[in-house]
Amino acid sequence: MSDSDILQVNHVTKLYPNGIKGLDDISFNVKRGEFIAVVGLSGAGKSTLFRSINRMQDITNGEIFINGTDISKLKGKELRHFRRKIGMIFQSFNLVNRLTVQKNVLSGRVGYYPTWKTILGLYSKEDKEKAVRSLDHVNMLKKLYDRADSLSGGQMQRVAIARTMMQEPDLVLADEPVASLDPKTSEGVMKDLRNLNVKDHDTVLVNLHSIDLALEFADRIIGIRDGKLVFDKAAAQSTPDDLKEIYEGGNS
Ligand SMILES: Nc1ncnc2c1ncn2[C@@H]1O[C@H](COP(=O)(O)OP(=O)(O)OP(=O)(O)O)[C@@H](O)[C@H]1O
Repeated sequence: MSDSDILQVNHVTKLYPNGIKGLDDISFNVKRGEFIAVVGLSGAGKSTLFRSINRMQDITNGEIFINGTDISKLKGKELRHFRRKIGMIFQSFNLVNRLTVQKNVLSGRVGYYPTWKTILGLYSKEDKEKAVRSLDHVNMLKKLYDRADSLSGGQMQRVAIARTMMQEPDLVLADEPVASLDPKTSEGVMKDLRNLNVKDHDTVLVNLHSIDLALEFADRIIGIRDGKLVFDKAAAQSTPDDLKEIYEGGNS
């Protein structure tokens, strides 16, 4: 692992209790600041990969290092500290509907406060200012005091991106962030995600169904089929034809 690597996935296998291999001896490294699209058919193992990287589930074999730390060894407080540095963005946005945009964005800081303070909404002035800046970044400042459930899908995802910025994450995992959005809105959300990477220098891994979006926005494309890594190339050197190998059977 070189100093510039933030993530190292080393011969990782995930065997589910029903005998299905969600991941099958998968290895790759990610450099700090990279924007990587992970693509593959439904059931290929993309979500399993993300759940393994953020320790939502344990792997069966192999190792995952983040910033040089073997994450399988983390427990209790160390695990909580690790999690607050992993930004998660979901297809379903995961905002709290009845709360304002401001409160949703501030909740990105919960890992940095004792629980009682977050329940009472006692966030620092610095964090409130940071929330304003984060919302400004994604062009959502005008909605600061609106309820989350009054927003469109694209606006909700922008707020989720602003919430992730609040975490000052080492690594952002975006799991199908545009799957429920129309093509035009998807482009806008992908631009905001890319900005997170360019302006904040965050490392971003994004699961995508759309090859076009992967080619347009990612630095590098990783393809998974049947839990195995079948493609790993710079986007600039990949063509739609190349990417067929991710979707068509092979002998592997
Ligand atoms: N909790 C589980 N128990 C058993 N099998 C599972 C579990 N989660 C996923 N799998 C299986 O592991 C394989 C990989 O699933 P995964 O959800 O990681 O794929 P995916 O590429 O994210 O698919 P999608 O694009 O549909 O979300 C699939 O065969 C799936 O059925």
